[in-house]
Amino acid sequence: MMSKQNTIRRIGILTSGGDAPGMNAAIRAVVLAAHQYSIECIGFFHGYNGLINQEYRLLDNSSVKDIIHKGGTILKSARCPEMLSETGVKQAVNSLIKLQIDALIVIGGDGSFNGMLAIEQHWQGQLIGLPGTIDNDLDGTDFTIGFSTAINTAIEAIDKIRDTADAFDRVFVVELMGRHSGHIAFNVGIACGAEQIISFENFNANDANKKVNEIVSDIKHHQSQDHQSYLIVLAENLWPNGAQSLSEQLKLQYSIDCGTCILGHIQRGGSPVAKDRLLATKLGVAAIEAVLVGKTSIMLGELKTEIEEVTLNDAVQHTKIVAENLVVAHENILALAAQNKR
Ligand SMILES: Nc1ncnc2c1ncn2[C@@H]1O[C@H](COP(=O)(O)OP(=O)(O)O)[C@@H](O)[C@H]1O
Ligand SMILES: O=P(O)(O)OC[C@H]1O[C@](O)(COP(=O)(O)O)[C@@H](O)[C@@H]1O
Repeated sequence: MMSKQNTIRRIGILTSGGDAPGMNAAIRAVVLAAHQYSIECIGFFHGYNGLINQEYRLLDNSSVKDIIHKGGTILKSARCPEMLSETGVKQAVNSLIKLQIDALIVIGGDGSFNGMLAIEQHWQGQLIGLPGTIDNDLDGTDFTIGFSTAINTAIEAIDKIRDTADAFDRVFVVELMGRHSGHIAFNVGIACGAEQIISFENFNANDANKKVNEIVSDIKHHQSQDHQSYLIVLAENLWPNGAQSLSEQLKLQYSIDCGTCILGHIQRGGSPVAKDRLLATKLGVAAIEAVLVGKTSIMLGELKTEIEEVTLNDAVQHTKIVAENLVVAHENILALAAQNKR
């Protein structure tokens, strides 16, 4: 493909949807790589809102100094309902045309990529997506930017909960983020040695009563053997009425001393771990390279250490599912633990 190096003068960049640690590292890489090729970089603020309202600033090398280690995003993020209407999309496109943007780079999740697909209907410029979400639910990349930091944060927190749970031989229900998929719940649950992981992959809300009975008998058995703590890791947006409701049921109906911790947005913050900084940097540089060779309507990801591209259509149509071997590993560990108690 012919190089577009001489025709790309200005690119836009924005972060959209739930912020994720490493978004700043990606912005930095895009800006630094763009400047290598004398491409101007415009940063839009607050996700697609900044595009619609033309709230932006020119990003030069000094704007991205000392941000690689910072959580959040210097461009801010947002959910922008206006993009769900054609009027909103056309306003976004008008801004791109008015500001003479040749390519737009969006760092976000599948919703944000749907935003790019809507823009694609009305705009001739190039569109490149980078996977930025703590949920890790995008196909086409082994990991999304932010996931590794989020699970480390959750693991650190749960290890602390384990200490106090141990001290009281207490049961804890810990609710983790990931509103549609259990990448966080499964990875964190296994890494923390949780006695139960309740997630989209192994639980259906219609079976809640059956599950409670199963948990109660397991807790009773567990505690009669060695009087220990018992951690239930629960994916958000799954149990009927949430973690508090499960905890209350165990307390009120079965007299089980049970605490609740909804870890919440702590999982989205903090300095990105090395893995997220490196992934974000590689993808940011690759985004500029993709723009220079005329690529469009793709998401860039990393699969088995290689940078790969998938179409935005594919990225939004296929949700990455939790690796089956993780689910099986957890089941096997539970089975072994049960055998050892006999
Ligand atoms: N179907 C859609 N069409 C156009 N824009 C969309 C669509 N879905 C989401 N978006 C835009 O992307 C933003 C972020 O999407 P959201 O699903 O909240 O987060 P994420 O990108 O992390 O999945 C939305 O607030 C909206 O501005
Ligand atoms: O902060 P908000 O808007 O309540 O969003 C919470 C949601 O955002 C996330 O942290 C990240 O989701 P997205 O990256 O898909 O936006 C989810 O895990 C969580 O359910």
